[in-house]
Amino acid sequence: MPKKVYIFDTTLRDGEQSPGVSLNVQEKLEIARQLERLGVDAIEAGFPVASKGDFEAVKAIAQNVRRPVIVALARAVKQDIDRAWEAIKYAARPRIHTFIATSDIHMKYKLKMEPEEVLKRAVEMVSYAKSLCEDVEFSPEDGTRTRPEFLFKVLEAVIDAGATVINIPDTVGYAMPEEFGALIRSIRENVRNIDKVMLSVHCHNDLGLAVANSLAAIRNGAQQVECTINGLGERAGNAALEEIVMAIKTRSDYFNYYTDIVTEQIYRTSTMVSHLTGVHVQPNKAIVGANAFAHESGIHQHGVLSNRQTYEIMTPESIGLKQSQMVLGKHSGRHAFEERLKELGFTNLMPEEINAAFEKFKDLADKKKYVMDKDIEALVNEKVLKVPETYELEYFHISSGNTSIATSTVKIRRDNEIFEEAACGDGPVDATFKAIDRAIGIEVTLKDYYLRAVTSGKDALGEVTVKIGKNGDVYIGRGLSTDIIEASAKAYINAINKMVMEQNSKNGHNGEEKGD
Ligand SMILES: CC(=O)SCCNC(=O)CCNC(=O)[C@H](O)C(C)(C)COP(=O)(O)OP(=O)(O)OC[C@H]1O[C@@H](n2cnc3c(N)ncnc32)[C@H](O)[C@@H]1OP(=O)(O)O
Ligand SMILES: CC(C)C(=O)C(=O)O
Ligand SMILES: [Mg+2]
Repeated sequence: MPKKVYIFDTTLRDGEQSPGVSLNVQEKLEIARQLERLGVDAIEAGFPVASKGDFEAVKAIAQNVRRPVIVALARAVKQDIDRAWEAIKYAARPRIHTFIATSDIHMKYKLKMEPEEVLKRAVEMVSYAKSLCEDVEFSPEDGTRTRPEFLFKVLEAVIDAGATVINIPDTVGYAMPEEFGALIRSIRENVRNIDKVMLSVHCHNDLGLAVANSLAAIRNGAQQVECTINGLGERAGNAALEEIVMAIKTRSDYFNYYTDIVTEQIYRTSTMVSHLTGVHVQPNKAIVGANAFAHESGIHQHGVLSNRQTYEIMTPESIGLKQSQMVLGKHSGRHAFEERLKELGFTNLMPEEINAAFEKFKDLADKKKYVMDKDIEALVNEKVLKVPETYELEYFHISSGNTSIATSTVKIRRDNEIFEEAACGDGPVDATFKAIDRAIGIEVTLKDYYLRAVTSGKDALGEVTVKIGKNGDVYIGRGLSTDIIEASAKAYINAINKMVMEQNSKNGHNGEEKGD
């Protein structure tokens, strides 16, 4: 039978110890309500002696969030414990969590106490907390750097004094997974009455091992893990709740454990915590990062389109995301591109049209980080509504500035002929249009010019629409590029090509403008 792992969330206590994070009462209450929806077993709501605000937040959570155990932290100091109890006594299931450091370095330099004094204080304060609250958790701070014999002695004594939960912190993220697993096993084997209490772990991520250490501990007898949303916490943070939970769920074949977490609430909780704390989630963060369910490369996209399990070991729906994302970029392939065309409603394109659009897409993706749906629509529409390219822009160069006259040089191809001209103008667009007029040997009137960004961002595609007039007729041209001068030149030449096409069909010949 799979065994339950209890999830103790300390986002509102250790998570709030992240530099720069400070949550007010309302924000803490909002997160606590979401943690309840997420299904955590315990919420460490704060450190009531730390400030009046934290006291009020813990009290409000104790009064309003009824299902999980509500925990308040206290040093092994009577005043801290009184304050903690004062805040959580309203809870349906209150717990006092008291701690004191047991490693030689912490006892000597920080507490300035002898080990025997620390032992005595731990016992006294657990007894005192027990006199107020039935459920008392004790943590030997810096447990992983504590001499094992002393650790066992302290743990036995606090269990005798009434502790109900023994939590082993890897306070400075020093442990290695096998080593930490062995420590938990040795506690199970050497501490009298350890089986009468819940054994918990609390891992920090200084070496990036908080989740690995927590999982190793579970496999060696830990029943509760302390963790935070998005891995928030002191320094490099704590073990990330979402990673532990999804590892246990995804690899149930390996762990044979389960949690009561409603995993579909993970994403919502992560975004709420990120929003309220102001700590952004890195895009490549496991489970909740923006890229965790996004595929950009063609080989992966092809695999996922055929069967999601080729590249997805868990479903986006399982963490509350609607669907995985196919990001179209320079590594994407034809399968994903064609699929996106279908989604965008381009269901009846000819193979040549798809090919042409795919080539354009690859060119664009070389210039642009993300190719948006609107970019694709614009590319396809440009191709589908294509006119014969009598004249093609080969090259352009502009020189422009706020203190100099804009000049533009263009090179234009018509079949095997190349026409190159330069012109000055009132700004780079005007100079470029004049240079094109000269190169093609045509005179048209620019009637309208319109520029818009097709997509957002600094590297957005610019779409230029121009109207040119000749002999009372008007021709509209469009051009697209991440460079607005290039988009302008393309739009202008596109309009000229339409004019040439119409004149040719009127005259019934293959008319040539240049040199006519
Ligand atoms: C590993 C962890 O995450 S532990 C939790 C860390 N979180 C925090 O510290 C956040 C909240 N802390 C605070 O608001 C303050 O530090 C307070 C209110 C707890 C104490 O503030 P101050 O009285 O100004 O003391 P200060 O923080 O400067 O120093 C800590 C004192 O507590 C003592 N102390 C530290 N841990 C413990 C402990 N577990 N049990 C008993 N005493 C302790 C230190 O030896 C030091 O004592 P001293 O003042 O006699 O030298
Ligand atoms: C208070 C304790 C459990 C702690 O946060 C730590 O040791 O990291
Ligand atoms: Mg901690």
